Amino acid sequence: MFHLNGRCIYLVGMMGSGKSTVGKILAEVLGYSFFDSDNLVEQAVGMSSVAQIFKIHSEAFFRENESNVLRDLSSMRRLVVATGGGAVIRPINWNYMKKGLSVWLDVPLDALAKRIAQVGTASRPLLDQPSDDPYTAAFTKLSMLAEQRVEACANADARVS
Ligand SMILES: Nc1ncnc2c1ncn2[C@@H]1O[C@H](COP(=O)(O)OP(=O)(O)O)[C@@H](O)[C@H]1O
Ligand SMILES: O=C(O)C1=C[C@@H](OP(=O)(O)O)[C@@H](O)[C@H](O)C1
Repeated sequence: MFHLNGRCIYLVGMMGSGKSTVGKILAEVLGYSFFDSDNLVEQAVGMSSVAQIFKIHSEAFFRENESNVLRDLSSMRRLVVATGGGAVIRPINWNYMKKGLSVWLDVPLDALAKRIAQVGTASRPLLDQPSDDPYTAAFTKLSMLAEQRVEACANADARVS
């Protein structure tokens, strides 16, 4: 029997894997608070979207602020945190997430691409490129990102396939 003892749960995984959707439901079931780290970065930086942060500042600037958010959350308890898809690429972020329980939502690329094509890429700058075939564009980019990140995602304490 696994006892959470109030430790934070961090959901990791590619864009579109369901971290925010599942995170909200999980928080409600557990009676935990829910945080989306992207939203906290937007608040910390005082900008309305991740896309704007990437555009006005840079991805590196976003990543630095993302790590600061995860650092601050790591001192709290009884939270479910939907991390951004790229949080797994920085070792410092794992130092913070290791204080809690990390769960990898491992979703097939085909499903991810279908979901992203359905919701659009305006809120995801790394996928936001004009295309006549949004599914294929998303699938191609997600495949590349997944190749770079699958090893990092496997650091998670648990994997939900
Ligand atoms: N288990 C699921 N089955 C089908 N669609 C899902 C599932 N989880 C999330 N989605 C849909 O996929 C899209 C991305 O979900 P989201 O929670 O924003 O992912 P993430 O936060 O990992 O980027 C949303 O349109 C959401 O409704
Ligand atoms: O995969 C990534 O590098 C990113 C994923 C995004 O979060 P979601 O996974 O919620 O889309 C957001 O943090 C940013 O656009 C970068």
